Amino acid sequence: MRAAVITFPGSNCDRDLAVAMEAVFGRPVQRVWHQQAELPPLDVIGVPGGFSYGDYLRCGAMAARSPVMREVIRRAAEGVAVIGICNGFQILTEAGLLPGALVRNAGLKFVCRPVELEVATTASVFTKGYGLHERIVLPVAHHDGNYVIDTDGLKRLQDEDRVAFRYRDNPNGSTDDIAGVLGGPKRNVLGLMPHPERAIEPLLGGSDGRALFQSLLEAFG
Ligand SMILES: NC(=O)CC[C@H](N)C(=O)O
Repeated sequence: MRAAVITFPGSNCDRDLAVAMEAVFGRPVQRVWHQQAELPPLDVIGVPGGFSYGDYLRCGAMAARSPVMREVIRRAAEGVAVIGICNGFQILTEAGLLPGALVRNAGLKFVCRPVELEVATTASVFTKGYGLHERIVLPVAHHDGNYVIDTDGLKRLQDEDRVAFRYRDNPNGSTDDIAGVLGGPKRNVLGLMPHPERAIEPLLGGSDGRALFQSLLEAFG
């Protein structure tokens, strides 16, 4: 297992993500500054949460133009697993790696609490360790988590079984209760607003995020 986590100016979940990956993968995780234009051989790339560039312009818009993202886009096209969490999800949509966009929460408030999710597909390297329709609890912490997509795009996601997670009690107004979506040529790109890296052991308040990292470990060894 060769994994890296990227840090942008304003990332604040990068260390959490690296710590979670290291705990489950049992291997050191490379830390990559966003100005790095090339990456070593990798199986998994983590695009972490936070407030890259202060969320100015639009969340993730400037980070999506960082030098490292050209390389992330290339690797995603080759089938490397790319996971974007929260601000990372916003960055992946802004980079065109995932369809749709994350806009201001319907309630116009920052939402920070555990939410119940349903695993909507197990057909991916990220979700195969869960049961189909399994209910899990992960924390969310965002003000721009409202997933929007046009009707044709939504139909494509549904027809291609690319909704990864749905909210049970939608906290932000997301279309079709979508909390996470899959993309990439091999369903190898995942973006999700909830934070699996903040739920990998009971001491953190829950361990339902662990199976996601475990799934990756089983896929890449
Ligand atoms: N925790 C995060 O990654 C926050 C994401 C984003 N900056 C928002 O508030 O919508």
